[in-house]
Amino acid sequence: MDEVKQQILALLRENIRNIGDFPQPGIQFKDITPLLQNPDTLELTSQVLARPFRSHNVDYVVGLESRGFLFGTNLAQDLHAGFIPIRKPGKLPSDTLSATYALEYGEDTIEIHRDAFSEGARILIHDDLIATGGSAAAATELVEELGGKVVGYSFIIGLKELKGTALLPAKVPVEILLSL
Ligand SMILES: O=P(O)(O)OC[C@H]1O[C@H](OP(=O)(O)OP(=O)(O)O)[C@H](O)[C@@H]1O
Ligand SMILES: Nc1ncnc2[nH]cnc12
Repeated sequence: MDEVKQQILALLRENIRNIGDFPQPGIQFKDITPLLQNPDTLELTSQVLARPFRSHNVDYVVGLESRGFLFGTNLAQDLHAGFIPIRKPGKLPSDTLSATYALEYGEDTIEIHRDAFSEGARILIHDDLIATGGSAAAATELVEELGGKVVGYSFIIGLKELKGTALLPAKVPVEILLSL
């Protein structure tokens, strides 16, 4: 890795804090609010996220509610792609497709608009963090069921111990800025 990238990653790492026992005992919560608060890391993060996907002809960035929205639209703008939200149940106003999956803490359902993109669209799935990989795998299911092609995954943080990338298709590139 080049020196500039190492310095950027060190800066990002310094602006992510660990909160113990949130939202429940035993969970070490990775809080990215300082990353958003600092104008330098706010600007840098989306640039560094976009870099590996500049030549992937991404049509849409699909961002997962809610923290996947924070950098997702900047990332889409940087790649000159559209942005599509995947939301928690009952939030999207038009006809939706749903998937239910297990979380590091609890269970969740996510939804996407059925008319969000046309068949064959090239999709980059983005979230702030990959833990068990359940959310990203469920997002993949939704995109593929609607005829989209997942061309990459983009996360700011990956929780190494949980090996979430094992749930993602082996041949699709996964970019994780910081493995914690
Ligand atoms: O890899 P996984 O085990 O699926 O976990 C990762 C997901 O969990 C968190 O979201 P959360 O459901 O806490 O919602 P939030 O973004 O609205 O806080 C995080 O932002 C990811 O979306
Ligand atoms: N440990 C963690 N910190 C922040 N977000 C999470 N989502 C799932 N696990 C998480």
